[in-house]
Amino acid sequence: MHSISSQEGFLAVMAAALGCHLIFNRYEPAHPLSHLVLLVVIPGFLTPLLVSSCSTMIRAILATFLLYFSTLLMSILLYRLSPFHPLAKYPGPILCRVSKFWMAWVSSDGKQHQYYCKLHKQYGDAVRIGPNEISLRTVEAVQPLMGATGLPKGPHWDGRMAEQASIRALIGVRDPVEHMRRRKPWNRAFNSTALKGYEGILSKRAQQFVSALEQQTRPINLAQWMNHFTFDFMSDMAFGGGSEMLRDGDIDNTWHLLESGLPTALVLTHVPWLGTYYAKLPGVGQSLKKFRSYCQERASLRRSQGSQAKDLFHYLIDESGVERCPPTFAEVASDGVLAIVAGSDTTSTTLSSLFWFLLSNPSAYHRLQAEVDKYFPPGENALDTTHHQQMSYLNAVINETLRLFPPVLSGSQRGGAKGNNGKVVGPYFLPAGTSAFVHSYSLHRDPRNFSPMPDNFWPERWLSPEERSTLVSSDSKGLDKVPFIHNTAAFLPFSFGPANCVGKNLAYQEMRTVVCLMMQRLEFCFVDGFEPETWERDLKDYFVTMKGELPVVLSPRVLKG
Ligand code: HEM
Repeated sequence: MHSISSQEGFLAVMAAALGCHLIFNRYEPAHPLSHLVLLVVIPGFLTPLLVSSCSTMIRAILATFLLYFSTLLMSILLYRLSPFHPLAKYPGPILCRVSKFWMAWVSSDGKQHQYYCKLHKQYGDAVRIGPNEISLRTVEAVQPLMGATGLPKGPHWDGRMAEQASIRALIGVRDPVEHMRRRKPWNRAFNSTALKGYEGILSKRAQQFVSALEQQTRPINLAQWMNHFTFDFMSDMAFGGGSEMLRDGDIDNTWHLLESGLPTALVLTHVPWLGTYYAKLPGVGQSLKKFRSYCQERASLRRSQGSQAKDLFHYLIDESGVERCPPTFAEVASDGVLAIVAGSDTTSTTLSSLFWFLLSNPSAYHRLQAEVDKYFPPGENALDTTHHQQMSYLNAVINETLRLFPPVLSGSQRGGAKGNNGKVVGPYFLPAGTSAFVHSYSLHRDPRNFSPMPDNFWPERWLSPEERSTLVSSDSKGLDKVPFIHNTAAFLPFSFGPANCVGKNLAYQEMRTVVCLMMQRLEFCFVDGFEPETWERDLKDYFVTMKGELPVVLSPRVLKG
C-alpha cells in the first residue's frame, strides 16, 4: 500500500484547513460541538499523517495543529482582505475588515459611537466595520434596511442574549414571524387607549418624585434620581409595583447590577459566537440571573393577584383573552424584565441629558420655563397631559436631546441570514450574510440632515418657521442667514420599522409629564465647581448609554399665584 510522504501529509492538513474555512464561511456553525469537530477532532485525526516527519508523537500533534491553524487563519485573513470578498468594494480600516475582535476591543471603552462617527467622516456613508458588517450614514438606507420589507434583527443579539438560550425577550427575537407574534400584545399595550389608562400610574410616581426632590436641601445627583424614578415607574407598569427606589434608595444595588454587565454584553455583540462559551462559564451572569428571578417572582405574584389596573402586564399576559396565540408565562416574564430594562435606562438617560442641556443653555432653560408657566401657571395641574402635545418648546427640547444623545447611540443592527439573495439598501447592495446598521449618532449630526449647528443644542430647529423666526431674530446670531435643513426622516432615536421601539409613545408621555412638573415646581442649577464637559465625556455607548453624575442644586420656585 502506498504510504503517504511527509509532503503529502502537509498538503492534506492544509487542504483540510481550507475546507474548514469553507465550512465556516458558508454555514457559520456556532454550536460548540461543531467547533470541537472542526477545530479539534479533524486536526487530531490528521496527526498520524505528520508522524513520519516528526521525531515524537507530541511533536506530530503540535506540528499538525500549528499547520492547520496557521493555514486556516491565513486563508481567513487573505480572503477577508481580497478583492473576492463580497464586501471588498466597501472601504474601512484593515483591522475592521479582518476581524470583529477589533471592534470588540475598540468598543470596550464605551466610545464606539465616536469611533464610527470618525470612520464615516474618513470613509464616507458606507463603511466596512467588520468582515461582514457595514455601518451606514444615509437616510436612504433607513426604509429598505429597517422598514416592513427590510432585514430582520441582526446576529448582534445572539451574543448579547447568549444566556437566554430558550426564551428571549422580544428585543432579541430575530425570526421575523416569531417577532411579529410576540410583538402583538406589546402593540396593544401602547395604543392610545392603553396609554391614556397609564396616566394614573405615571402621575402618582411623578408626584412622588417631584415632592421628594422638593425636600432635597443639599446638592443631589439628578441622574441617579432619574434612575430611581424611571425604575419605580416601569416596575409599576410591568409588575404592578414592587420597587420603591424613590422612597428607600437603591438598597439592592440594582442599577449597578444591571449596568455592570453592559460592557461585556457589548463585546459579545461584536463576536456573537463567543457568547455561547461565555454563558457557560461558572458564575457568569449571576447578578442578571438574580434580577431575572426577582422579576419572575414579581410576575407570578402579579398574575395571581390579577388586574388592579390595566398596566403593561395586563396587556402582555393578555388578561382580556383577545390573542389567538397568546404568549406563554415564561415569555411574559422575560418581556417584563425587558420593559424595566429598556424602559427605565433610556428615559432616565434622556431626562438627565435634557437637564444637562438646559443648564448649559440658559436661554433654552428660560424659554421652556416660560412655556411651562404659560400652560401651567401656579395652581394648574402640570400632570394634565391634554396640553403636553401642543407645548412646542417642550417637545423641541426633548427631540433635540434625543437627536444629540440618542440613548441607543449607535442604532440597532439588522442582518440577513446566510443563503438569501442579498438586499438593495438605498444606493448600496448588501450581499447575503451581511449585517448592517444605520449609525444614528452620525446621521443625527450630519449637516446634510440638520443645519445649522448640527453638533449644537438648538431646540429652535424643531419649531414651526414662524415661531423660529421670532426667536432666531431675537437671538440675533445671524442663524437666519445659514441654510436651514431639518430632515426628520434622519431622526432615529427610537429606530424604525416593525421592530422599532414599541415604547416610544409612553416614553414621550413620561418625559413630557415629568419635565413639566419639575419645571413648574423647581429651579435647577449645576453645583458650583461642576465641569459641564464631564457629562458628555462620561456618556458611554454600551448599546444603551451609561452615564456619569449630574450634580445639581434645587430650590423651590417662588411663584405668585
Ligand atoms: C427615550 C426613551 C427610549 C428610547 C430612545 C428607546 C429606544 C429604543 C431603541 C433604539 C430600540 C431598538 C429597536 C430596534 O431594534 O430597532 C428599542 C426597543 C425597544 N424598546 Fe425602547 N426606547 C425608549 C423607551 C422605551 C420605553 C419607555 C419602553 C417601555 C417598555 C421601551 C420598550 C422597548 C421594547 C419592548 C423594545 C423592543 C422592540 C422590538 O424588538 O420589537 N422603550 N427602544
